[in-house]
Amino acid sequence: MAEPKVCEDLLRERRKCTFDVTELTNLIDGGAQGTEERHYVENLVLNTEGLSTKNEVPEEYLSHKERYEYAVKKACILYEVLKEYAAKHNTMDAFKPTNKYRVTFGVVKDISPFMLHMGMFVPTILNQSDPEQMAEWLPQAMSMGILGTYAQTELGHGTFLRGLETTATYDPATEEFVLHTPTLTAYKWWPGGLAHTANHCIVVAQLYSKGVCYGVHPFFVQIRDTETHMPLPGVKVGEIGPKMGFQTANNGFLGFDHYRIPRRSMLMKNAQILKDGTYVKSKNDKLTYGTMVFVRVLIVTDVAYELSRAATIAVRYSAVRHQSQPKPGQPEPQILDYVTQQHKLFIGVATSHVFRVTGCWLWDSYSQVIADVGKGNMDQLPELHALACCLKAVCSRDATARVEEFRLACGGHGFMASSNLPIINGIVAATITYEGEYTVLMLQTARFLVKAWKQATLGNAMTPTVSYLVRFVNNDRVRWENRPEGIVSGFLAIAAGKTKAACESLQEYERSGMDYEDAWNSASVQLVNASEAHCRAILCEVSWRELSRLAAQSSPSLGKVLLQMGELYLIYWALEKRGDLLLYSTITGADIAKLQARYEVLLGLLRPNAVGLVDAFDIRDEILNSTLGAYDGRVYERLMEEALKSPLNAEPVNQSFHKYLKPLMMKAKL
Ligand SMILES: CCCCCCCCCCCCCCCCCCCCCCCC(=O)SCCNC(=O)CCNC(=O)[C@H](O)C(C)(C)COP(=O)(O)OP(=O)(O)OC[C@H]1O[C@@H](n2cnc3c(N)ncnc32)[C@H](O)[C@@H]1OP(=O)(O)O
Ligand SMILES: Cc1cc2nc3c(=O)[nH]c(=O)nc-3n(C[C@H](O)[C@H](O)[C@H](O)COP(=O)(O)OP(=O)(O)OC[C@H]3O[C@@H](n4cnc5c(N)ncnc54)[C@H](O)[C@@H]3O)c2cc1C
Repeated sequence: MAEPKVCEDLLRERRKCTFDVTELTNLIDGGAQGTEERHYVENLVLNTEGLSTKNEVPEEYLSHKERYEYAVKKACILYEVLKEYAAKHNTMDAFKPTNKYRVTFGVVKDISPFMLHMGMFVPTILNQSDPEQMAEWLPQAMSMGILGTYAQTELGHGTFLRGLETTATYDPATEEFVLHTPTLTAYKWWPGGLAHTANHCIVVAQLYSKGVCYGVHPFFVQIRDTETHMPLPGVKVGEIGPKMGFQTANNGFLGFDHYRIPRRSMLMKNAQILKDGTYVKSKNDKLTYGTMVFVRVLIVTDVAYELSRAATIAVRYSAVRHQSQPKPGQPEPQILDYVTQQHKLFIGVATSHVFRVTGCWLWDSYSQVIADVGKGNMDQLPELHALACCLKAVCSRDATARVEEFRLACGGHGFMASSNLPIINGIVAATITYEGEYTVLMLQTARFLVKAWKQATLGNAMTPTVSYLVRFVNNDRVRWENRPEGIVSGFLAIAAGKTKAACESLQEYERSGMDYEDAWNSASVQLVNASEAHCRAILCEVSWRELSRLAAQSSPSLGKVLLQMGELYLIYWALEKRGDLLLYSTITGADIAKLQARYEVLLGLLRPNAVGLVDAFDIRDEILNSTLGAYDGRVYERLMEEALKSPLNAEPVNQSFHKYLKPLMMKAKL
């Protein structure tokens, strides 16, 4: 059968595009070879028997239990296919922030029950086990001979890791640890895949030896029999129930009743317990938190990808949707022609690029620091932690706001499950909370900023990402320049100004008699604001530098568009933060009016390329899963086709009519 035709609106939009869409796709994939590899993986996966979702009932109509079973079945077939491909590649390469493995969304719309296995169980083994442990566990984990997750959060404690209650008490007589859940609040709660998928997990517990508590440490723990999958004696495990999203992630709870595991189950790359119970300290106790830093780094490119999916849906829909009649007698225009609609959409497209390039820069910094840590040099760990915290926090929160804006831009149809925007919304919203909650992570960055400010005022040497503070110690109003570099300087001045203000408040509260912790709490709104400003300055500075670099390497037509997106991001935020700029730079009302005018010009310049820009994300229909965003733009046909799949439409009259509605109506007639 011939493929249905692409709708006229999208054909016209594609003809308007001023740059080579494939060139941008290649740039996003890190080169033409990256695109080729991704296409290869996508074809491999989506052409595999049992993986295509084409003729299946949409997941949303399945019961909670069926949906989980469906996701497990698909994840298993998918793994087999990806294994063959990944076997040819270096293990860590599989974890690089590329779009190759996002093909999973073409198989299960929501989160895979294996996400934590690949996302945290394997990385923790890789980063925290000693060579002998790695040789034993890694091959089993990579081949799915064992199925794992990362069990850290408890019912009563998620953020405050030092407050975790699960205990691992060393017994030198048997050379075992005794894992125990002393209270209801000590139950592990949340880990993905823990409920009915995993048979092993990394358990983070308070280590006790010779009556001394040495704080939280990771342990490799078997929780289910590998043959029968029954929970092992002493283990209580189950599912936590339906959530706002993440329906197929299989989040679980876990408790231990004096459950014994061998001494060598403690991951011993950093700290160790010797046979007699002697504790050998890690070079840095925060290395235990290493997997979280790794995931926080990945989340930045992850949310950039989710934004690109939501953008593709909303922009294509806006090109197809016609509404209202601003000029009497004229046809209804595409909603994409409304400047307010462009304002909703284009910042989201630009933000996806900003987060992707900043995320890649962060990944490179992470790789560098971790290589140094491997050589025993921990000097850059605090800066990496501060950077990963604020970027994870701000990018996840901004991305969620942008996805919601994309949903609103699709009007009523954006509320349909078949648009896929609700599932994307759930996936992105979760990132604000998991792997460190927004405010908590912002306050971690604030700790670093407060120390950095002190160093700056003392005239001491500064680490790279905070060296800008020095420029503002004695002069906090920067001279305004109406160009991208000037905007970046403005954001650096805001960050320095807010850091200074927060530090002064902190000191003021202390001077008023408060102890440091209470003073910190009192100043914490300002401290979070300072972190946000610092992060925004980094996003502006790094993305403008990276997009300019990429523009210089691209064809002139694409280079121009990359710079337009970089500039749009800068101006959007300059306008959002105009009050701060008035405080911390010499910007005037007239400058702000010029910025507003330039913003409107940029929207106009990007308008002809809107569809080309989202086509360049190159997200196949099977991965997009959206009635509103498909490549051919057959929005109304797809909405009707999907509506007809509702089980309620299988019969003209539902039994509830006879059971309830008719009796109700009959009563009214009496
Ligand atoms: C072969 C086949 C293969 C085929 C397939 C291939 C496919 C491959 C696909 C691969 C895809 C990979 C995809 C990956 C995607 C991953 C998705 C994963 C999804 C995850 C889901 C969610 C998981 C979770 O949520 S896990 C739980 C997370 N929990 C948290 O984040 C808790 C947050 N709390 C904390 O981090 C801490 O408690 C904290 C930091 C708030 C406070 O800690 P603490 O109280 O101990 O410290 P403080 O006293 O406040 O500070 C002390 C001091 O330490 C510094 N510090 C703190 N943390 C760190 C750190 N991490 N690193 C360095 N330093 C740290 C802190 O700054 C302080 O320093 P000072 O100098 O004293 O100021
Ligand atoms: C979808 C999803 C998947 C997850 N997967 C996993 C997993 O696989 N493994 C795992 O171990 N965990 C997992 N988690 C748990 C997750 O990591 C925690 O929920 C997260 O770290 C937040 O901790 P919390 O729930 O204790 O929040 P809380 O810390 O209780 O936060 C509640 C509120 O208190 C505020 N607050 C807390 N402490 C402070 C402070 N010091 N200063 C100021 N404000 C504060 C927060 O800002 C927030 O507003 C998952 C969570 C979700 C939602």
